[in-house]
Amino acid sequence: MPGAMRQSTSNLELLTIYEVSKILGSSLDLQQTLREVLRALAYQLQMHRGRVYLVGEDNVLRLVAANGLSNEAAAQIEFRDGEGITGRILKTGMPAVVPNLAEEPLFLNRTGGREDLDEQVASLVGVPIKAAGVVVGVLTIDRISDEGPQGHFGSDVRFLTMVANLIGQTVRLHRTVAEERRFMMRETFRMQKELRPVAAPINDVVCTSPNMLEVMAQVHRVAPFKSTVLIRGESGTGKELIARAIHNMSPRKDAPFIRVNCAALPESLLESELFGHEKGAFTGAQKDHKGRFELASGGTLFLDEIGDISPNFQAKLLRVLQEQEFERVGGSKTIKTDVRLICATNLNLEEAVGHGKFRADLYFRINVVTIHLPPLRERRQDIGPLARHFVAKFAKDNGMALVMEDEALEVLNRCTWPGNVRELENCIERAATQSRDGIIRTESLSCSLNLCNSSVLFQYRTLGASVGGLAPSMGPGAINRVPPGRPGGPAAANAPKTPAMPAPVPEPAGAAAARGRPARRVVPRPLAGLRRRPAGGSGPPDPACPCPSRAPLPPQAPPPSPAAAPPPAAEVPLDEPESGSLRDRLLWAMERTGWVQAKAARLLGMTTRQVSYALRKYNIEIKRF
Ligand SMILES: Nc1ncnc2c1ncn2[C@@H]1O[C@H](COP(=O)(O)OP(=O)(O)OP(=O)(O)O)[C@@H](O)[C@H]1O
Repeated sequence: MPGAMRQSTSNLELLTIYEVSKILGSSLDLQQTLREVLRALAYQLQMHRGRVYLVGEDNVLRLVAANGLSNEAAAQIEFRDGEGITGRILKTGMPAVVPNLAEEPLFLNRTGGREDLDEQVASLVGVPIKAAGVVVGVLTIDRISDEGPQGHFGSDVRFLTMVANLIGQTVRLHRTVAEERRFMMRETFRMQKELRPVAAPINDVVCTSPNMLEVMAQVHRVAPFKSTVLIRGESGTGKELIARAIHNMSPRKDAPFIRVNCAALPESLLESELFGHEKGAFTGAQKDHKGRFELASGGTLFLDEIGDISPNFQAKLLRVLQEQEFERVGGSKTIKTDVRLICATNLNLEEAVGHGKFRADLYFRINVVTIHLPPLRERRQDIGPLARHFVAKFAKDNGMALVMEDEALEVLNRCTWPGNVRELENCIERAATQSRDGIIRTESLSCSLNLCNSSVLFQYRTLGASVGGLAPSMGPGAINRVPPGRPGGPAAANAPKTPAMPAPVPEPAGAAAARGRPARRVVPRPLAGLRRRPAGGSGPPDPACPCPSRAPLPPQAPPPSPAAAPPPAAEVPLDEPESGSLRDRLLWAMERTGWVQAKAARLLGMTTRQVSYALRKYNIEIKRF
C-alpha cells in the first residue's frame, strides 16, 4: 500500500479507536454498546458482519452482539471451545485470518447470511477479547471484496486487537460490578434476617425512624469491606456523617478519613488537591505537596459532590480508580494508592449519564454499594430525637444548661425542612443563642423559623403558587401564635408584632474556645420582605406544607385604607418587595446549603462568583460553622 494511503488509513483507525472508546464509556447497556461498536467498525472501516461473542461460566461462547442479526437469532448461536474458527480463537487465545471463507473447511457458517455474495469473496478476521490476560470472548469481522483477498490482514489484526482490548476492559468492569452487586444482595438478604433496631446514636448518628434504622443496618453491613460506597440524598441529610460512620466502623478506622468537596474547587486546583504536586509544577508551587489520595493512604477518601466534577476530570479520576496509581501534578513518579473510596452526591447520576454529563464507566466504578439517605420530611420520627440531640450538643459545647419546651418541639415537628437535618440544626442553634434563661420556647424559634421557612416560601414561589396562600405557613405571625397569656399570644393577636431584628447576641465564650477562634457575634436576621398576609388572604394553605401556621390565623384587623398611615410590616400581604427578591433567595439558598456559596450558587443557577458578589452587594454577613 502506498505511503500516503497507509497514513490516511491509520488516521482513520485512530479516529475509530477514539469513537469506540467514547461508545464504550457512554452507555450502561453492554449489548447495546457492543452493537454500536460494530456499527462504527462497519461505517468507518468497512468491517462488515461484526460479531462479538462472550464466554459464559460453562466455557461456551455466546453471540452477544452482531451486525444485521436480530437479538432472537443471535441468542441461538454459540460455539464450544475449539469448535469452528471462533471456537479455535477461544481455545488458542490467538487471532485467526481466513482469506476466503468459501474455501475454508473449518468454517461452519453458523450465523449464515453470506449466501448472496455472488462473485465477491468474504474473508474473516477474528481476535480474542482478553481481560487481565484471560480470554473472555471473541471479536470477528468480515472483509468483502470483488477482487479476492486483499492481503491487509496484518493491520486488521493489530487494529482489532486494540478494539478487543477496550471491549475486554469494559466487559471486566461490568462483570466486577455485577459480581459485587450479587454479593451485596446476598449479604443484604442474610443481614435482613438478623436486623434489629439500633437504639442509641451510633457515631453521632441519631436514628429512630425505620428508614434510618435500615440505613444504619446497611452501614454496618458495608463497613468491614473495602467496597466503594456511593451515598445519595438531598443536601443536609447527613451524607458526610454517614461516610464518617462507615469509616469509623471499618478496619481502617485508625487511618485518616479525608474529605474533598469536589464542587468547591475548580478543576486545576482539584487535580493538585487530590493527586498533589511537585515543586515548580506551576507558578506558586514552591514545594512538593502531598495530595489527598496520599494523605488518605490506608484510610478512607470521601469525595463529596462527585456528580459535579468536569468530564475531563472524570477521565483522570477513572484512571486512578482503575489502576490504583497516579502521578503528582508535574511529577513523573508513579504513586500507588490504597484508599477506600466513599462518594456522595445529591444529583441524579443516571440522568447525568443519560445526558452525557457523567461517564458511564465512572458511574459503574463508584456505584458499587449505594446508600440512600431519606429527606427529613420522610422520617418525621427523627425530628424530635434530632432536635433534642442538637439542644444537648449546644449545651455541652457551651457549658450551659439548655432545654426545649414541648410546644417548641411541636412547631419543629410540623415544618417541612427542605434543608433537612442541617436546617434543623441551624434552627436550634439560632434559637439557643437567643434563649436568655436556658429554655428554648416557641417564641425563640420564631426568628429561626423565619429563615427556615423562607426556603419553603421560595419553593412555592418558584412553583408559581399564590403568595397569599402561603402566608399562614410562613409568616412570623404563624410562629408567634402561642397560647393565651404568653407574650405574643392571642391576646395581642389583633396587633401582631413585626419580629424586631434581635440585638446581636455575643457567642458564648465556651463555643469560641472550643473552635479555637475568636468569639463571633451571632446576628439573627429576619427575612427582608417576609410579611404576614391579612386575614382571609387569597389561596388555601398548601396541604403539602405541615408548617405550624396551616391552622387558621386568629382574626385580624381589616387592611388599612390607602390614606391611613403605613401599617406595621407584619400587616402587609406577603409580597416580596421587588428590590428584595434576590436577597430573599440568596438567604434561602445559603441557609439551605449550610452557608456554602458553591452549593447555594448551584441551587440558584448562578456562578459562585455571582453569589459572592450578591452577598456583598446585599451586605449579607456570611455565617461560618
Ligand atoms: N442523623 C443525624 N444525626 C445527627 N446529626 C446529623 C444527622 N444527620 C445530619 N446531621 C448533622 O447535620 C449536618 C449536615 O449533615 P452533613 O454535612 O453530613 O449533610 P450532607 O448530606 O453531607 O450535606 P451536603 O450534601 O450539603 O454536603 C451536620 O452537622 C451533621 O452532623
